[in-house]
Amino acid sequence: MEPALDKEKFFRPSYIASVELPQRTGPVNVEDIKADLSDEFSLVSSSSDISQRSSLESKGHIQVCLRIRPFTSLEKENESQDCVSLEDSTSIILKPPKNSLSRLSEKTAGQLIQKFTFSRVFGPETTQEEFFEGTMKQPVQDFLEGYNRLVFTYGVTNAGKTYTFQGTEDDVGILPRTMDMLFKSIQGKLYTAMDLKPHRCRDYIKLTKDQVREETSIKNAILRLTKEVRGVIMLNLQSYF
Ligand SMILES: Nc1ncnc2c1ncn2[C@@H]1O[C@H](COP(=O)(O)OP(=O)(O)OP(=O)(O)O)[C@@H](O)[C@H]1O
Repeated sequence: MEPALDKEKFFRPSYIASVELPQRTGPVNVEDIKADLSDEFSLVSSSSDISQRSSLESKGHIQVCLRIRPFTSLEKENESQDCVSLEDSTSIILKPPKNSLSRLSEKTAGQLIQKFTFSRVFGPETTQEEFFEGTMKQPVQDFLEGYNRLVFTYGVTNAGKTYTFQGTEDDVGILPRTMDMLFKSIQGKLYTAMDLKPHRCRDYIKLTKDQVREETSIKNAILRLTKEVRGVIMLNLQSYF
């Protein structure tokens, strides 16, 4: 049986390798850099023909989602104030706390009200499942099709990063849900023969029968050696008592 490596399907695009660096002709101002980068990114998308299958391509290379957590019981007891209000599914309004308003002029207080826009905003009532469906499911699907995806949480202490990533035993977060999706997707597709060997960092080679025998005897020799070494350590430990 041939190894199930379909190079085209499992192509992971390398953005760095595929972009030709432009020659620098003189001083560059920030606006030029912005223009250059957007040019390069559109060049990468069209040259690697990945646009139609990737969720991120249609929405931009980076997605920033905001999750607003509910107040904890302690915060409720302390009558914490709600300073964030959801405007729609992509934006929020941030207001200064009420007790700070008395110290501010009307004009300054007005200036402190700010609007922020994200790829998507998830309100305090969002369940772990809804959050996973709305943020992670597509990137995990993309990963299974051979694309690299990076996901991280960012926020001040107590913002809810651990809850979102790890979750609780009763209501798990995006990491266990991702693992579950990955393992379910490989069920029944495992290659059980022991004749593949990692080669360089992300390739592998199929061994001939002789090579399989050679590998097995090397592994057995290493196993014997570790057992002997463990025996020596045990003896040394015993000699201290
Ligand atoms: N979506 C949520 N629903 C209910 N409770 C939440 C939610 N998000 C966070 N919490 C609760 O808020 C508190 C702070 O969350 P968490 O510990 O995840 O914050 P954190 O950002 O990881 O903090 P730190 O950076 O200090 O580790 C915890 O008590 C957690 O259970």
